[in-house]
Amino acid sequence: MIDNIKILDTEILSDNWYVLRKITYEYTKKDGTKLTQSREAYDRGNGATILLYNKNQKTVILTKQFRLPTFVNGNETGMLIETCAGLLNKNNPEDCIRRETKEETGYKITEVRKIFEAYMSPGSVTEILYFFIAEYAKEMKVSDGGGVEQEEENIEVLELGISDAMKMIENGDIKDGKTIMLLQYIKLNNIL
Ligand SMILES: Nc1nc2c(ncn2[C@@H]2O[C@H](COP(=O)(O)OP(=O)(O)O[C@H]3O[C@H](CO)[C@@H](O)[C@H](O)[C@@H]3O)[C@@H](O)[C@H]2O)c(=O)[nH]1
Ligand SMILES: [Mg+2]
Repeated sequence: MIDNIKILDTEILSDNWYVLRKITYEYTKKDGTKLTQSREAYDRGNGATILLYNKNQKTVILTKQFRLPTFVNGNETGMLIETCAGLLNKNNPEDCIRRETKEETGYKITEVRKIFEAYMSPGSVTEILYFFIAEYAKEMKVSDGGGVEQEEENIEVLELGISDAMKMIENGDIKDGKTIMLLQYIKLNNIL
């Protein structure tokens, strides 16, 4: 039972697509003194992401799409190379990632392995992200992928050699946190 944090007030600053709250809380320090703080927290739910890999070919499947927040912060084209990912929308992480993999990459995978979970931006975003890996093969390709039409996702599917993908981290062509974490996991554990 956590008794050193007491929520005093929650104010909704924005409730448009996702929710931005300003939360005021009382924090009791180890020496017993109390501190009142306010922090904003952006709640867009939780998510899951996956790196698809093929051992024989030594390749991985990545996606490329326009990410507006990067465009307004120095990413000239706004295009970002990422592992397939999606929001849970009340699904459990495993079901979510199977569904997203089919929608975004066109691969119908069966076995997935959860490797870890991580808060990706803990100072401001509530989200926890569940990380998976899975093997893929040509026979599992059932559609073009590209994302859901109604959501206008326009996702390009990339198949890259693992050594090329690793070089792209070094030269800045891959600049997405979850993608770097998954590629490094695959290398560190000698999976590819
Ligand atoms: N209209 C509108 N649509 C939005 C808005 N924000 C997001 N969307 C749409 O909501 C859909 C969400 O698609 P998902 O595939 O479920 O999520 P994601 O954006 O890929 O998010 C994944 O990657 C993120 C970045 O790493 C992760 O943060 C997240 O957890 C998840 O794994 C996309 O079509 C996106 O354009 C918005 O403010 N307005
Ligand atoms: Mg997505």
